[in-house]
Amino acid sequence: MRIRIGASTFFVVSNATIAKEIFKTHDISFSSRYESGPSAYNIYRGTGFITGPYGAYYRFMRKLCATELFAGPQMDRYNKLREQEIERLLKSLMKSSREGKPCDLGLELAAMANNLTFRMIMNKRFCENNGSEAKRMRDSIVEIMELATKFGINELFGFLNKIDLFGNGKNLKDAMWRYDELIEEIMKGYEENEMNDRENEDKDMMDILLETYRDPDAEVKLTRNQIKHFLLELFMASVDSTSAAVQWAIAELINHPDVFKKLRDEIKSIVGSSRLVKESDVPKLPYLQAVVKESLRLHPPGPIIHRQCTNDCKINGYDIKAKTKTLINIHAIMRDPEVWKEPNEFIPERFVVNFSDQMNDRDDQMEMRGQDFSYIPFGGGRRGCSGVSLAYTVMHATIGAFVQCFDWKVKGGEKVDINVGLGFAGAMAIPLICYPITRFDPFLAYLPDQAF
Ligand code: HEM
Repeated sequence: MRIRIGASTFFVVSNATIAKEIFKTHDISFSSRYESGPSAYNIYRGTGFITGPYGAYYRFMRKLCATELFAGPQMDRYNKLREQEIERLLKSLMKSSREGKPCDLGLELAAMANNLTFRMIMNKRFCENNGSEAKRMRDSIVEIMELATKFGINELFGFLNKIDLFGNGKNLKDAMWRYDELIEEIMKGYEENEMNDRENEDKDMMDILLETYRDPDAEVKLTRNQIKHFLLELFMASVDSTSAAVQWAIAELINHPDVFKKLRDEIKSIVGSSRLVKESDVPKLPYLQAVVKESLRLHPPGPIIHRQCTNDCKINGYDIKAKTKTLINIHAIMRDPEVWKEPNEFIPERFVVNFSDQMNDRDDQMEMRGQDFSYIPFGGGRRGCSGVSLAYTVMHATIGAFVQCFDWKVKGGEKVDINVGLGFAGAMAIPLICYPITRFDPFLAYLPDQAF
């Protein structure tokens, strides 16, 4: 399907067969993105990694992310950080529980995900100032994202896009300069303390970025703006998506008490009643994995993927010209009634291997979905999400702990309203405000009569 918005024409993909052509058959032709949204007011315009074209700079940074942040040894290295941040979050929720106060789950989860991203990149800085810079970073990025969503269609694509009539462009630029000031201060702190000269094991991502920036023989010469833009994009890609994904899962669990109970029983049978569920328990918790998968199917943060075709090609018999902007509607693909039985229902069982009532008489749904591109919450091809293993790890550990430790009561009602709001991350329209009621406190010495 083609749609026109303002002066731009978009090629819109809403089924798995065509998604496969984009992500597999023509992967290389669709491996670029275009700068979407109010890019005219982006002070780092043209230096994007996530929003950038598929070229030498992109490939260099993707490799750096893979080796320094997401590879198996790095994931292991950051295990302690993840445990600490989840424990910090649980303690905050237990405090709300003791005081009988409601909590804004989205804010709590975003703070956790933000700390995690900050610590994976700049852990030394986090430890030195007790997380206060991470908080400033979050505030700055929230401000930028809120301002970026204020633009109307006409300001982005229509006749107003050159004249900033409502001042949205100026406000966005000012907010970006405030981010620039903060990140520059952090980078200077690293440079002044020469932290980056320490032994290899102590290096964090910021050390490596600055080292590459200074190295005249580096494979790719990084600029300061590229580093700043890269970090901004990484925070934007990781924090709100993870927070939204966990919130949606908890919302569905609250609305489906039978699923909630089944999951809690599974955790109890595998983990017991004396300790908190851990990342290493997850392979033995198939129902937890199924709950996470099903929630991502129904509520993918980032429901529309943006790509740009770099050369003329033929897709499903249609000629697609080079530079065509392409939108892949993964929300529609993962609810396609041709593929999914009861597509709008929350049924984690569909992801449990050997589930007797297999959909569409196919015995190998789990495998097939990877092949036929009907299950793509993290996109696909060479530009699929780099943080997928981290995202799954954090989701499993957080949702497992939430179900193990708390009962949840929704403020002002029995059920959670599951409408989608505005914004980049497919977040909930109405913030998830709820009362956590502690059922199991892993920070107390074990008491045999604890309810869990
Ligand atoms: C549940 C959480 C998350 C979801 C659902 C999600 C989903 C996505 C999607 C749909 C894309 C676009 C993929 C495409 O174009 O095919 C993407 C890109 C990306 N995501 Fe995630 N993401 C999540 C968490 C994270 C985290 C935690 C990180 C990093 C810490 C991350 C880093 C990235 C990056 C760097 C890209 C751009 C990849 C590239 O252009 O090569 N994401 N993500």
